[in-house]
Amino acid sequence: MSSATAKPHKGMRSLPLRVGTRQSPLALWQTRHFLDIVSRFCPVLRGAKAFEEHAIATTGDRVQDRPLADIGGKGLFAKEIHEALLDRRVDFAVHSLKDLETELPPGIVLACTLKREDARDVLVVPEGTETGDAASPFGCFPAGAVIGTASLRRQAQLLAARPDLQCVTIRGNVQTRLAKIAAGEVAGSLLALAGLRRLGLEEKAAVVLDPEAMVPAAGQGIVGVTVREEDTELHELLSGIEDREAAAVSKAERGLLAALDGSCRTPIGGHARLLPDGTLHLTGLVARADGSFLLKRSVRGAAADAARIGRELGEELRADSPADIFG
Ligand SMILES: NCc1[nH]cc(CCC(=O)O)c1CC(=O)O
Repeated sequence: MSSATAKPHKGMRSLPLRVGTRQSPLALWQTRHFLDIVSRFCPVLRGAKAFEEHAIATTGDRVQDRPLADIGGKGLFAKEIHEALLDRRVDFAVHSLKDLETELPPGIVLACTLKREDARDVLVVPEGTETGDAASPFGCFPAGAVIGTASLRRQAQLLAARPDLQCVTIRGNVQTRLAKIAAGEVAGSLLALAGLRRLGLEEKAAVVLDPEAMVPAAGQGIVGVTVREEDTELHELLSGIEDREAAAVSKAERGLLAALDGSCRTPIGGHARLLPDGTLHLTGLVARADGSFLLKRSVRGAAADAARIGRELGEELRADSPADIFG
């Protein structure tokens, strides 16, 4: 991207701009990656004094012993960051899009999405475990093996394929979870490839799962940046680094999620991609956490209609699911 296309920012507020982020190593990596992109785009924002990082502990970070669904509510990884934004303690905030609720608090908007890292989930197993291939990725586990995951979406899809397996909650940041797997606390776990890759830990992935067989979370692998709605200056600047493909696929996936309007206990998956001819392909999934019900459907349409395609598929899946799924 040429810096000549960046808007001049002579009259802009005083620096540093304060960026809100979670404290995990992955969140900090993503925040620095984003700041690197902005400063390359906007020459005024080069140099050590342009930004100030505000690492904020969120409810999702603090409560480590329970599945997120048991804490209740959505947006557990963003609440305190939204508050900092609305209180003007930070000017903008960097999120993993998949942890960002579809309906943001009044006054906060999603200003841009960055180019997607791989959206797929991977299987991680303790060293020495023989794994199968991508065609039967869970074939390596003996009957009754214990798999650690805190994600009902991953649990539901795993149990639908292998009802004999047991799922237990493992939480914590990526490194914590890898340590628990290495220690043999569980026979295996499922993680986002994006997180591993960003942390330089891709070699921990034993098998990369086909996104049609293990449908990823809406927004997985995409970094999103929020600002105050009234801050049109910053919003405009950030729009300049929007990745158009990420914007289209995230609109489809988040449209799907919004229309499904599941509770935090509803396993939901959404994965969109642009096909070589430019059309958008979206797969949506709704399931019961124990894997006893699983509905998956795919649609195609114009990328310009991404949000509508997502909403319509979400409404369709909802209409065709038993009522208890959304209870
Ligand atoms: N829920 C935690 C979380 N939020 C974002 C990522 C990975 C990075 C991404 O999806 O962009 C992860 C870790 C994981 O699910 O393995």
